[in-house]
Amino acid sequence: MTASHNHSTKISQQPISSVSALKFFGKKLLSSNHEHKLKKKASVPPSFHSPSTNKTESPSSKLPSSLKTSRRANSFVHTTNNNSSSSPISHKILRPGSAGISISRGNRHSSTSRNASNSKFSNERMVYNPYGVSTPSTSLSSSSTTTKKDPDLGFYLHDGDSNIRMLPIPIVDPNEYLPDEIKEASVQFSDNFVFDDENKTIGWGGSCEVRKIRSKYRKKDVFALKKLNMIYNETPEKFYKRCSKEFIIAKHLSHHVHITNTFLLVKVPTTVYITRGWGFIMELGLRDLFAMIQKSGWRNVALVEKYCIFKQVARGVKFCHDQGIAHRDLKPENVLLSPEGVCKLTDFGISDWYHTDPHDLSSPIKKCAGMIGSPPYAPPEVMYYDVKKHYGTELQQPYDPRALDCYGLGIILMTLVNNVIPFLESCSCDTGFRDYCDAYENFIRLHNRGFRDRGNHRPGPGMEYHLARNFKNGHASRVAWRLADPEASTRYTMDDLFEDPWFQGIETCVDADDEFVCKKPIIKTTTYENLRGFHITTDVATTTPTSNPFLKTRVPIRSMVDIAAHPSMMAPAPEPAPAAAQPPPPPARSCAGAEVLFTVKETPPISDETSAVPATPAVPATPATPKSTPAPHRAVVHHHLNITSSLVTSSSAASSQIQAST
Ligand SMILES: Nc1ncnc2c1ncn2[C@@H]1O[C@H](COP(=O)(O)OP(=O)(O)OP(=O)(O)O)[C@@H](O)[C@H]1O
Repeated sequence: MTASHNHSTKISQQPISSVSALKFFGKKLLSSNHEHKLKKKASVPPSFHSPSTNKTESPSSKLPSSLKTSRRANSFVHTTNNNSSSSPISHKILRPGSAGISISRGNRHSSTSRNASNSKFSNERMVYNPYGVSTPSTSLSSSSTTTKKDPDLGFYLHDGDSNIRMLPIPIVDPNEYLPDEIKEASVQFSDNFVFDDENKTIGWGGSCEVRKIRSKYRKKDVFALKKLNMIYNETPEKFYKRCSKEFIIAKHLSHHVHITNTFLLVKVPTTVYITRGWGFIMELGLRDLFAMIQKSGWRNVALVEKYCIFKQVARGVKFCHDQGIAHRDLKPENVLLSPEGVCKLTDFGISDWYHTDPHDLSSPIKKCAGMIGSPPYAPPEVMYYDVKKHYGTELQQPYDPRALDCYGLGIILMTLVNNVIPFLESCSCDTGFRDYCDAYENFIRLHNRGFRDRGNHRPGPGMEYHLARNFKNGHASRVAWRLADPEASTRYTMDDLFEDPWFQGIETCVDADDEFVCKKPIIKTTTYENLRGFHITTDVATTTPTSNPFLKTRVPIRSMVDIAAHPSMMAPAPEPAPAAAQPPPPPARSCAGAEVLFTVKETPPISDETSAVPATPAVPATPATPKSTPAPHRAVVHHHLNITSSLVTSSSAASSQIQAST
């Protein structure tokens, strides 16, 4: 993608292929200011994350009343300072940045204020560089050691054509970075999974590549491997912390029908197709919402169906917030559709706990500072941190990350209905955004003075407003505009949204209280290294009566004599009861509940040619794993996946773009 794509255009007058900045701008932002404080501290449990700029609720920043600029600036370098100045907000005419820089999908970075006090990386910059060029500041860090003086070996290890930086060996055991309760029995990808024969990339981001994989023991069980890559200037240590934090959050949320399930964090070996590193084993999504919107047939999708999708996404966001987590990068690319058409949030790469004490949901809200998210979906209070926009620092006020999510939801709703993003970025240099702000104020002044009042459910803007007319319903436009209120302090909260009568009335084809049942991967084998470097492969099921051997029974390291004598580790097993006398296994539980990573009882019999490990004894055949979305007696049936046309067949692999409305 080039910067030349990066212009706003009239929606209906431009061919989709020529425009679209939705994908282009739908990137995570990169923080790369010298003042930037990297605030990730990923490998520790939530309680160790320091509070961010722990301000109490402060008035959110006002939009400048004079929003006069020329063309927008196409910049993606953003300050992430923790400026918490309390100086009065000035209304100033802003100068657009100058340099147009194209970025790839993954130019990402979060910048939060949570590490203000304790990050040892506080002065480091984290910049994505698709070419993997090293910088002098890079430090050697293999495994969990960091030696600042030496060059990082990773900079000399590239992945052929793709120039992806490789982690130095040995790859660190993920369990070193995971809290006890989610430590894993098996951390080697190849112990239990194989790549799909097609070996195609089904999606990618700035720091990952997603591939279809299969269970080694039951080939029809497909999953996604999100292979994580180091980003530019990132030390291995930072990589491990960043990825383990994303995993911990994703895993914590993986028990809701509208969240993409993340099962395991594994070590991935180098193969012909992929470089070594870490990866997530995830529920496989069919495609993302962005790919759906790109299809020409999307325009013909009924509004009720679009609203259904919106409500599902909103439920996913509500669930995250209820768990004390803000997603912070909501956009259609981060909503996956399951094979049944259920919308599921994904990509928690810049998500964060938003309470000062993550374990105490009644503790104060932890505000953020800095540029995070993706420009079309990031609210003005976040865009103030974009260094290229040259906003006054007095505008850069700590903001509530939940309001960021609400704004993103509003823009997603507008995008679903209008088939395009409403504007490229919510800053004064974007004419589309300025028009929207003017329209917002006009509507309040002329039509609904109480529009921003809590509990006011009078209809929102109608046909005369460009970004409202396609809703064909003043109540729907109310919800979209209230969520995407440029003013953070009056913006709809998630509570407001769920109390809104129009929102409540949206019929969905998935019930919020649907039992969430997911097909978990079969984990049978674990290979680990003992202190002397031996690789010992063993059968997880025979050694782990519980879900996680680290919790109760550690897998014993066996002597070679013992292995020779009892290769299958079955010898000491207690005398089995007669099969007929055994009670049937308990029904498979969903992923909800107490973090049961591996339910041995769910392990089906090894069925076929792919078996590499002896079957677990005394495990009766289980019924076929239920589909992830039960859909019997549904009052409403939608066919979200049956969207005609095929401008794009794969999700983020697509390079075409959707234009922005102006
Ligand atoms: N479990 C999955 N199943 C199918 N496709 C997936 C899955 N996870 C991710 N993808 C695809 O890969 C894309 C990139 O994934 P993701 O957003 O998690 O990576 P990322 O590096 O965080 O991306 P970015 O930072 O650029 O937003 C998604 O937009 C989606 O299209």
